[in-house]
Amino acid sequence: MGDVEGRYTYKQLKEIADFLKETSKMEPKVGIICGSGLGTIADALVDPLVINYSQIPNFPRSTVKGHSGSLVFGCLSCVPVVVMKGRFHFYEGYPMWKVTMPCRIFKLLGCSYLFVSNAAGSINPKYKVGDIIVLRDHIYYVGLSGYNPLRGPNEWEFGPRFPPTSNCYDVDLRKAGMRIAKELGYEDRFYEGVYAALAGPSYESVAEARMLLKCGVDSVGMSTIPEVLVAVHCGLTVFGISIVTEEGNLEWAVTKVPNHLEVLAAAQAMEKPLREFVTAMVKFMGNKKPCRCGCC
Ligand SMILES: O=P(O)(O)O[C@@H]1C[C@H](O)[C@@H](CO)O1
Ligand SMILES: Nc1nc2[nH]cnc2c(=O)[nH]1
Repeated sequence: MGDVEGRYTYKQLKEIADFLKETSKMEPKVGIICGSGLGTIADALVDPLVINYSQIPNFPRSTVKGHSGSLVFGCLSCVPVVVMKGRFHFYEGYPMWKVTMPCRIFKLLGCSYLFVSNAAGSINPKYKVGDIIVLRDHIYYVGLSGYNPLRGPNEWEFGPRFPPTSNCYDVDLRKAGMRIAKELGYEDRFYEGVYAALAGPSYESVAEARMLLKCGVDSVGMSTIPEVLVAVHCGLTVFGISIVTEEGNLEWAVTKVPNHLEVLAAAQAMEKPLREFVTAMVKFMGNKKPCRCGCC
């Protein structure tokens, strides 16, 4: 599969993290990955420091419109964060270890949390453009066909050989997310659901969309799950959302098909609610005790 050779060593990842620590002089608590068109999340940061991917030794480059290609360090609700404006996708030609390396960098920078977002198509007909799905679980079709980012020799510095994935999306954070959405007055557009990742770059066919619906999928995209698996492997606590930017085609007699410019426009239209929501969630993460036993 050619997806294991040339992987970053622990030493190389540490060098990248050390460079970022030295440049930013910050120890972020939350790493945020912006989905397509969602990079404006970084505009909410206080005292932002922008580091372009091209300035970072050994860092991949963004190639997709709507993913500008920089890390932004700063504070949100007085919590130090690092925002990744521009994720890497498998369909760009990157191997999974490159797609997911930023999560290991987040860990080495000192983050406890990963907040991951994506632009997605809805599969569940209940969900409309502008709805936000808090991820409860996922189906990783790309991984089921062998492209798991953890394939290859295990990196014991980061985590175990066989990590469980029954609780990838932290239950306390999911509950907090739904509560915060309500407090902000957005309860009519927030739901919990299951995200599926296909390899892309082609959007799903009608038959594939119908299969996904039968499998219990609510939203579909081309990212996120590999990052989540690597984050869970190295002990980050994960919160994820899909922003519905397209409504899935479940009937063959359709005239409207997905297109990336529409995805970006729909994502941009969500700027205000998303910014408010991310700010409140990060505040919650900043105040949360690092405890997962249910006592707090
Ligand atoms: O990076 P995300 O998953 O948010 O972007 C989605 C998947 C493709 O990159 C693109 C298709 O329009 O949007
Ligand atoms: N697979 C897929 N990815 C998306 N990303 C944004 N919208 C979509 C979509 O409709 N389908």
